[in-house]
Amino acid sequence: MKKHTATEATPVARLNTEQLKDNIVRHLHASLGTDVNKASPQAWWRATCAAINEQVFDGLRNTQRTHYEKNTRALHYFSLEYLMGRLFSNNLHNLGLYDQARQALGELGMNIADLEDQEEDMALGNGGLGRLAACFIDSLATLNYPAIGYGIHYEHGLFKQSFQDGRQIERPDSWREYGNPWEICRPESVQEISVYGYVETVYDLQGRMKKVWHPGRIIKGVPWDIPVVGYNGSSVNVLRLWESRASDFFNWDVFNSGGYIDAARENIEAETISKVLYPNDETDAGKELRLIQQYFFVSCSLKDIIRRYKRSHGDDWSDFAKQVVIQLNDTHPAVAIPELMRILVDRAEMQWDQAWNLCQQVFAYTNHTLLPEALEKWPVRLFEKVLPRHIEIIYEINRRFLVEQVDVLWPGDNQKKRKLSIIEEGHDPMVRMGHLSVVGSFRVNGVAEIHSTLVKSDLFPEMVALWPDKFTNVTNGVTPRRWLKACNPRLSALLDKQVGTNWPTDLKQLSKFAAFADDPAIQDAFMAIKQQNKAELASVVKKLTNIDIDPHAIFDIQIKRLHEYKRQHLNLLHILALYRRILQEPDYDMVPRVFLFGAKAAPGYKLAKEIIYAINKIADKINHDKRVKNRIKVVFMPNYRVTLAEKMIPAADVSEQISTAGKEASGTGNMKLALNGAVTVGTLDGANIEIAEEVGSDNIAIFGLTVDDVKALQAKGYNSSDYYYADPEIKAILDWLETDYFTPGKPGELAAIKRSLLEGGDPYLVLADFASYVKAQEKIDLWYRDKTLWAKKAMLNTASVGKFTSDRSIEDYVSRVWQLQKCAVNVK
Ligand SMILES: NC(=O)[C@H]1O[C@H](CO)[C@@H](O)[C@H](O)[C@H]1O
Repeated sequence: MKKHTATEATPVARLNTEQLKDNIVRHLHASLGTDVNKASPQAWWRATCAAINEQVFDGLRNTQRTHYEKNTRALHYFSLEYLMGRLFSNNLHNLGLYDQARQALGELGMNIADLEDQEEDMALGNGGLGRLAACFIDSLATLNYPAIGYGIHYEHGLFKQSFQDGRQIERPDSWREYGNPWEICRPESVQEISVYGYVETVYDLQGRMKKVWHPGRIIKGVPWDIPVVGYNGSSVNVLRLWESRASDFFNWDVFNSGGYIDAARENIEAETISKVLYPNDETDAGKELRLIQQYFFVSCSLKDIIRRYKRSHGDDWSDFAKQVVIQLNDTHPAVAIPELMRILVDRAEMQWDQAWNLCQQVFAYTNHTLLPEALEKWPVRLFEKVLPRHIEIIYEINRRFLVEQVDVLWPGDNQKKRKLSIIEEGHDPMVRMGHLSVVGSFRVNGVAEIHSTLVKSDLFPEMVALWPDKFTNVTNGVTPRRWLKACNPRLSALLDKQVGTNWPTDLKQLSKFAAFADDPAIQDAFMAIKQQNKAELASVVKKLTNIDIDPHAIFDIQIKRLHEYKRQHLNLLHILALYRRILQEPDYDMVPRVFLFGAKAAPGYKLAKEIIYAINKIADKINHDKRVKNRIKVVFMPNYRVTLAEKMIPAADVSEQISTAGKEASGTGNMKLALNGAVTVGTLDGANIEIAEEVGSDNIAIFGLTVDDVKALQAKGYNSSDYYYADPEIKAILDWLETDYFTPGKPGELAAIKRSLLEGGDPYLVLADFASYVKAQEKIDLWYRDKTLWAKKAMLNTASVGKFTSDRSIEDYVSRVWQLQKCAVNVK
């Protein structure tokens, strides 16, 4: 019997198909009270989830017991977003039960794909930042690191998107309307948090000053645990999400005095906190409810961590920083810093210096953007209203920072103080959450090499001067379990054959696939898989949009949130240029190409919604224009989300990563698409630079201004009209947008884009990069004509991006930030 090493988990006995069949039928009967011959697909799905959960809960129990027995140091990931997608197939793959389940269900007359479609996406995030959190907790469990993800149990996730006459329509996302089989309520760990009220200064018998916060409202935090199943039967960690409720459900006194509405009001207001995810990506909401959301989940989470710590340490805080490390996923949870100070100083009566020292050993902060509008700042007056004690603590943190740090390095330099102060002075003073996060953390990282460099050089240069070792980089990654193994089974099977089966947990193994890049048989197998995936996507496109697309055309995909800096409108201008060339030269020679878009715009982001409208209107015109002869098709997939990404990414030939250099901190879609054999058209921005380093300049089409070029052009003074007047193609296509060609009878309906690029000054340099973008696309067209050349490039992308597994990111965080020990789970 093979003896298992300390870091290697004792493998869990895998169920076989027969046992799984029995368990599913047993749950149909016992958990759902129905029968095989009348059960709905929804019932089959829930019964199968229940059967899977037996394994999941075993792992959870063993993991939690092992961590408790070994008193492990653990990572606590604080994130306002977790873009999880569906868990059914993910949990089956990670438990190594997918094939058994497909077999078992097949023998019971059910198609596993139909059951997968019963599940709503758990879309508790906006985009990259939320999805990164989901990939990270998958890797933490797979690598056997003790970790807990903390967040909010939103009743409504990111809105559902549909199109009406080409315009985005938002509808609420009631993802758990009929209950979510992957969550467990933990009433035994309910927490209560305070908001509003006032602070009283009192003196104790020894004359020591104490601060007493008299809250205006108490909110209850109810935790829901979602088990996070590691791959290969390793750890099962927890994602703990907090739901808000009124502390005491019903105020009978108010009710009996006839104030029914008032009695219920408390409850309704309390529930609004975890009601809905703010749908803004990269913009600071600045709303009171958003601040309360941030405080609610960090306060519940800190109290939960301290409750667990005290179980084995009582009031001895000396091991707290050894046991606990907290990663702040952007500034959204930064209020955790003054909250821990409040708990240590006001509740545990710790001396300020000791408490501050502890804080700075516990918190680490990840920055995800340089966009000024995304850097959170809260009005001091809002803090005074919602968190009166915390603003006092922030003032004290700031006072000591300016005196003990800033004034030491820059004595008497008030300008430096104004720039570095956590408080931004002015008629409406603001709390700079980025500054607070840096001052209160022992480590600060960006999410790609170029981004981390810009965080140091452009965002926090003085902070770097104060704490040079505090700043580091951890390039993002994606979990290969969801983004290759589960979403692209055909390619996974080929890779298993060519490079062995360890690549899901050792993605660097993919580099062995490069050896086959010139092998005609493997090239054919690889491209045949791509073709099958494209045919499959074509039927999804037909079902969702009723547009027919040819799987033999180039599938050119741009999937990400709609934002000007991601430049979906640059992609659209290229499409217009091609369309115009075809109209001018009916025999214009190009490889047929299908341009596929997937993107949600924040409901309040007007220009983003105009870009969606323009893409849809232009798509409609081109797709129905016989003169195009199917050389171009444009498709905007509605309701882009994780599950749709899993269907689109395996079918991609071309990956559009065309942001203005210096704006996309990293990107992660770029990694997923390259991993699935797409060739990137991209700028030297974010992780595109590292992808280019890994795949080699022959296997990527880089174009456009670099970060330094952008800075130089802006310093010199960028005038977009120069490009408009200098390039007749640009002029023609922009002028086209002012006509009613794409919006018959409604001239100028699409002019908002032209206005933003001319009068609006084209802040993201779309026109400056247009010509080189078109060149890069011509290169793609040329490459694709040579099937063996293309197959080689596509295969080398898959083979060369092993670096971008989130397992590598996690190991980087462990060595540069968290100092965690792997903990093999003992199975009992
Ligand atoms: N809001 C985001 O998605 C941000 O975080 C992601 C994860 O770090 C980054 O990849 C992305 O470039 C950035 O804009």
